[in-house]
Amino acid sequence: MTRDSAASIQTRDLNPGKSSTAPADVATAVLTEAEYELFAELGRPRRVEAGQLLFRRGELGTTMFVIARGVVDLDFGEDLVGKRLGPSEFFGELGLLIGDHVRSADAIAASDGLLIELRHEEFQRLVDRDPGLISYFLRRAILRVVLNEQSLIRRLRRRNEELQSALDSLYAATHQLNQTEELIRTDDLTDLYNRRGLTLHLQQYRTHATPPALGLLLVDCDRFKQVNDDHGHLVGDRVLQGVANILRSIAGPEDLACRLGGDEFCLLVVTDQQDEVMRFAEFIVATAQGLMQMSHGTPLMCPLSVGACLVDPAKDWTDWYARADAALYQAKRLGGNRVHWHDTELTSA
Ligand SMILES: Nc1nc2c(ncn2[C@@H]2O[C@H](COP(=O)(O)OP(=O)(O)OP(=O)(O)O)[C@@H](O)[C@H]2O)c(=O)[nH]1
Repeated sequence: MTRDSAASIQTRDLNPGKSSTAPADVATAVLTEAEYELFAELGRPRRVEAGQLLFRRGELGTTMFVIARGVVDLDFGEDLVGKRLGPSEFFGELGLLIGDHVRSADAIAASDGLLIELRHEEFQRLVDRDPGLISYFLRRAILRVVLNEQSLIRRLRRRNEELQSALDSLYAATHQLNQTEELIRTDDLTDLYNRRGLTLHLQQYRTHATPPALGLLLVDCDRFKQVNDDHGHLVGDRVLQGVANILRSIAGPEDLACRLGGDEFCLLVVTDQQDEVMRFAEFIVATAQGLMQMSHGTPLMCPLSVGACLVDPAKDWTDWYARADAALYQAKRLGGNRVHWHDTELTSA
């Protein structure tokens, strides 16, 4: 044994209030007098300096330490609560009992001090020297490991519950956000896309490497003001909802039906065929006519005018709208209740 002999480690800082015969508290790492004396006698003294690393989490350990003087910090990592141990307390006991045990914490000297180091190979000597004492120490050490495990499991379970509830809040917030986004791009009265929805749809359209060819139908109610004036706003609202239903019923999954505002609607259809666009347009006008014939007294519908065209994917909405609006203007000028095709070639538009 070195200068730090058994005699010098007997001069440890005693734990106040601890009787030499009292059994140790299983929940703490404080040794009884008898245990301390046995470990001091068979272990090797080791001086440590403040800040010195004794072992790292994850390393294999084969030693147990008892603190004779000073303090040692155990850091279990992440957000687990660390421990500060003082005189007569032990740590790293599984290294002594099992040998090659993976350390669950970093152990760092928090002050200059003196430790007693006991290696796995010395375990048998300890047992031979005082089997009763070591058996009691073993029971305590195992109980302490179990208590630590249980407290860890409780903490992890609590953490898990917190994470689960954070996840639930996140799902709820995402759901709310989706609903809000839906509301922002939807027209209240008709549930069709509104202008904001159209803008978002066009932004999405522009992200395609090769945007598909589109037909545009601009749909406007004829003399709609008269419906409001003669039958009131609620009836007018029902008529606008009727127009929306016609557009919704013919729009495919890639198409977009939108209320631009007031009594003006549009339908964007994915096609490069004039015939197909015209079929959509004529169906809209004819369906409105059919609904008007079914109205008795209170109108279900009013006549509709449609301006139709194919659009140039390379140009913007303003250009597309101008073409369809010019056609719509002609439809209105000819008395409404009809479709007019924008007959200028796309290339010369
Ligand atoms: N009921 C109802 N009326 C609306 C709504 N939004 C706009 N309007 C009315 O729609 C009418 C549109 O009038 P105009 O733009 O003159 O259209 P119009 O009467 O159809 O005339 P033409 O298009 O030339 O045939 C206005 O009287 C608006 O007050 C709405 O949400 N509900």
